[in-house]
Amino acid sequence: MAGWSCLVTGGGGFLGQRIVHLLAEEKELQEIRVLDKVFRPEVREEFSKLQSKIRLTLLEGDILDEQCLKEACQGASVVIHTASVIDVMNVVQRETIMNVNVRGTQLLLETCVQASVPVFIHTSTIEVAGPNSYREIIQDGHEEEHLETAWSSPYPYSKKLAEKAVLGANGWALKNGGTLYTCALRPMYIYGEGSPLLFAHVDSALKNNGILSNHCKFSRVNPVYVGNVAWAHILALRALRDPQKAPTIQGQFYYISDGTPHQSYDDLNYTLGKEWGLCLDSGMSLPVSLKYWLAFLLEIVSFLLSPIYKYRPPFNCHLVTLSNSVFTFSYKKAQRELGYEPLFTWEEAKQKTKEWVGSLVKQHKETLKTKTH
Ligand SMILES: NC(=O)c1ccc[n+]([C@@H]2O[C@H](COP(=O)([O-])OP(=O)(O)OC[C@H]3O[C@@H](n4cnc5c(N)ncnc54)[C@H](O)[C@@H]3O)[C@@H](O)[C@H]2O)c1
Repeated sequence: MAGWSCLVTGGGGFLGQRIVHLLAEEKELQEIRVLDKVFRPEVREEFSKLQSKIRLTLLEGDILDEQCLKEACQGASVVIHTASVIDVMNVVQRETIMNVNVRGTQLLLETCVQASVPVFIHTSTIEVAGPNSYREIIQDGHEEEHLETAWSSPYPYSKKLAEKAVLGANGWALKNGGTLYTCALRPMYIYGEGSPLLFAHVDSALKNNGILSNHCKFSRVNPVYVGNVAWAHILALRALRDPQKAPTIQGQFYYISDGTPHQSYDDLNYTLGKEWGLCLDSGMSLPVSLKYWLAFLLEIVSFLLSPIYKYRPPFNCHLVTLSNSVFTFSYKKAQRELGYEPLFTWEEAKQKTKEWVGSLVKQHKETLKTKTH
């Protein structure tokens, strides 16, 4: 294959960075362009190390800025679209989430047509499939079930619309007469070094005498390690660029999980933190049904107050469902069609993530020490 180039949107983020690192190893890749709204100094430093290996261009800009997208897509052979606003707590305004996640994806697809970029890989999420009710049990779910979230909460709703836009764009005619081919990956909850969600859990535990919250006790999920999700993206792009494999993959979506044991979110946090003295809250937790109705009441109060006061409940029905459902998925279709096999075993993923959690705990202790001196 002749020299090619790849644009990674959201490439400064948790998953995006890992994709960029793996891309740097790809054969005949001439340039990686990384588009992100902001690059933190440590991310810039990390990328500067890669620059001796490959031409890496950092583009700081907004996915909603059409001029910026045009510049980013010009001459690219592949787009990997990971940029997104992730928000399950309803902290970010609905309009912002819809704009970035849906409008941003549509703009990017349109720009690909204008710039004649033939391959588009979209990072979707398990949340486009549900869970819709904590009473419903989905174990080892698969693509043929065609599950779809019924929530109107901005994150799952926007990701559902974005994925539909991407898969609907498969087969679009490009300006140069070629064809656009797309596919979407639906990772489970992603853990690993640098995870913003895991950071938030550990950080709040450290501020609470090392006690991890137990809000997700009744969940049973199969989280996936970040290195494996990044690897699935590389395999998807290789497959879509391979004329023999591409016809099977075009317009398809794939669940991405790995060998991480099925467990609750709480147990995962505990496994990753216990070595550093973090422990699970042993206090009573309300039955899920009661929590759900409480969340429902709080949402009504928030709605009634909305004309005069912006009240954000500490939890909502969607969050209670998400964090207390049995919702696991198999990666067999990705294995069959993309040749996906996890790069990292559970033991390796656990070890690497534990070490990172340990570094957060150490940092916290040092900060406390300097404060008391
Ligand atoms: N973290 C998870 O558990 C998880 C699970 C399933 C799917 N995903 C999906 O994976 C993708 C990456 O998520 P992540 O966990 O790396 O999160 P992240 O927040 O670390 O990465 C998202 C990146 O998108 C960038 N971004 C946001 N708005 C932008 C804008 N307007 N213009 C340009 N860039 C913008 C952010 O700056 C960030 O670097 C997302 O699409 C997310 O929906 C994440």
